[in-house]
Amino acid sequence: MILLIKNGHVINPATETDEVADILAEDGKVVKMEKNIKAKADRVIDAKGCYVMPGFIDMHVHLRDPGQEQKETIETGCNAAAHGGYTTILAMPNTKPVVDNPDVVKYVQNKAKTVGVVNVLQVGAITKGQQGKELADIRGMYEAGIPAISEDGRSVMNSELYREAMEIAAELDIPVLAHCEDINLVNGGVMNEDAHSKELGLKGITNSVEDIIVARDIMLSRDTGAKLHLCHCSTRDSVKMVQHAKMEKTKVTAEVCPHHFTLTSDDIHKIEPSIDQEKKLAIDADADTNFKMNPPLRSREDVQALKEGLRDNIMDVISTDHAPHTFEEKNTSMKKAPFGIVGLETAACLTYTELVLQGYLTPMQMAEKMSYNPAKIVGIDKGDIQPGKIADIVIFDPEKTYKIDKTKFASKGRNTPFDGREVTGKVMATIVDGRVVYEAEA
Ligand SMILES: NC(=O)N[C@@H](CC(=O)O)C(=O)O
Ligand SMILES: [Zn+2]
Ligand SMILES: [Zn+2]
Repeated sequence: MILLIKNGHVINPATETDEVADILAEDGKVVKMEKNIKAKADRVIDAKGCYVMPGFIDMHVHLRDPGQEQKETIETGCNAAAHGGYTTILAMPNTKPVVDNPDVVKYVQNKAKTVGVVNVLQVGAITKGQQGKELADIRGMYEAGIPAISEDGRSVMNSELYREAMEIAAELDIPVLAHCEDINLVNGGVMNEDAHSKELGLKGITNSVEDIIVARDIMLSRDTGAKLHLCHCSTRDSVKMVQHAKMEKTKVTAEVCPHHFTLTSDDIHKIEPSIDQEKKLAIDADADTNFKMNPPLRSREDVQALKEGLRDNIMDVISTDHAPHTFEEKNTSMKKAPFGIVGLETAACLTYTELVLQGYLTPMQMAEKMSYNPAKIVGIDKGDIQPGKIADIVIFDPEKTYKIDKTKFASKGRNTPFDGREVTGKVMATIVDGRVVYEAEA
């Protein structure tokens, strides 16, 4: 299979390429990148006016398989990834059962291979069943191919046990993807603790719920030498602590999710209880549960700090924390609904609209944070398009303006706060191993 991408504006951080060029891919690899390539190809794509970037790599996805296929399957999740411009995704282990042994790792790997759309790297849990009591078979899962360990969904509250896991991660040279949340301090909170939570009569989640564990994890990374990657950072103090830790040469990296740099808790509005006529369901809702995620939407000051942290390269990665849930689960109340929103199909346009067009990021930084940096952190030979490298590529049109339409999602999850939002920037094609796995309608 020979693929020729013509006239695209290539943005490749690894080589600092920022120019119009053609790309020729053969048998899954890039073989040539230069102007005016004349070659016979099975497939020619005209990318005029589009950015051609290394395929996006999402360090934070919930595929829900095994056990919760009503929310998402490996197939629908991988298709959602392809729609979003992603060529590789890391799947979090908080499934049912939890991915805490090599057999479950292999189950996901095999299924993803059968689906054959994007690369799926299954992350291993830190403790058995994510119970926080005893360590999972980290070495066994490493042999099976996990790129990282994570207890995402909760924090390992026992610092000594966590330290042991970090020592193993340091020895295996794999990063620890840290969900930072002091479980006791959350105390049933469902949204940011502020004037809005008071007005809605809902229990709040303070910034310190995150900050305390971010501080602890940085200290433990320093003590053990483990690579620490902070998931879904939401507070201004997280940014400050990451900055400080980097100055001290601690091996810490950090990610921010689009919802945390796009929305604030001001966007959570009171809604009156009603009946869904179509589904004949009572909605006892107090606010739109599509605005409920963990960590919660924070204040304007926090959002500003996250944007500046991304701009100043303190924050390394933009990940989605794609967390699909069913309509029935979300069609409840802020108290009852599960935390989480889908993100794979809205991340690129939100990043472009909110950060690139607003002057926080250059297109080069967008490619760094959505592809090149994740590849470096995970330690995979991806996120780089140049001769000899795997042809994982995204073609992104920075001119297209449209409204996000959740009914068009490939994901089973429709739980997004961004439905109907006007955005600029559209994924036009996603290429994995030189194969076109997604193409937008013209
Ligand atoms: N982020 C969320 O709100 N939810 C995630 C768990 C997590 O990422 O912590 C989920 O699995 O649903
Ligand atoms: Zn988490
Ligand atoms: Zn998550």
